[in-house]
Amino acid sequence: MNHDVRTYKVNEIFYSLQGEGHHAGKAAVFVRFAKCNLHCSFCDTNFDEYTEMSAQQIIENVQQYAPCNFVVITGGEPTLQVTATLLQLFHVHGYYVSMETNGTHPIPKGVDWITCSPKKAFIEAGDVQIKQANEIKVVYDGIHPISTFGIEAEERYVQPCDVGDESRNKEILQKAIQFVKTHPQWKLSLQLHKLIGIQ
Ligand SMILES: C[S@@+](CC[C@H](N)C(=O)[O-])C[C@H]1O[C@@H](n2cnc3c(N)ncnc32)[C@H](O)[C@@H]1O
Ligand SMILES: Nc1nc2[nH]cc(C(=O)O)c2c(=O)[nH]1
Ligand code: SF4
Ligand SMILES: [Mg+2]
Repeated sequence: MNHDVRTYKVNEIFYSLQGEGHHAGKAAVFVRFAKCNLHCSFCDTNFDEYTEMSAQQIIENVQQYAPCNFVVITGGEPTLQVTATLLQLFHVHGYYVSMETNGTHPIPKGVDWITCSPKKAFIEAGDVQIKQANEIKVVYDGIHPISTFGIEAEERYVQPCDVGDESRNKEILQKAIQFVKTHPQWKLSLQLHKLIGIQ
């Protein structure tokens, strides 16, 4: 029995395919935590609503999607809430845990794959907390220069920003393709889930 008595503000738990970055195309159970410390103008996620859930309730909800053992912890900003205790519970039940984070807070012990998507506004304030990730995924608006913000990562992705306008998105995509062609150590990350119409 799990002895983590705290509750977590969970926005949604859903079963889909990872649409972005290194694990794109992989079946994944997403656990989206509410709240965020940033307010990116382009954010494509409404993370305000939530249900208070215990660690045990989270794991039982995730287990309904067995045999998938790949969990993507996201948000909002998950590092505001996720604890090593919760991550340990995932591991005890055989899960591989990937985390999507904006890099502004330390990553709790136990994340198997860290995807850091740094945000210019916050980094400029010099508040970035993490120095290393497995992959860095920079959202590109076609205007601001693309940078790793000093974060070390095995893999670098540029992800075209979805600005909600088809023709602008097409322009941004072309610029992202051009960037990858001139910076071949970067790869292109598309939001596959939006292209194929899944959550
Ligand atoms: C909703 S965020 C949640 C996790 C964390 N707060 C972060 O920003 O990495 C998940 C991913 O979606 C990306 N994202 C958010 N809005 C986007 C948009 N309009 N177009 C492309 N990527 C977007 C983020 O950069 C991040 O990589
Ligand atoms: N399919 C799918 N893949 C994703 N990869 C990162 C997501 C996120 O919102 O963190 C996400 C998402 O919202 N849906
Ligand atoms: S940090 Fe992530 S969740 Fe927060 S507003 Fe920016 S993109 Fe959205
Ligand atoms: Mg998303």
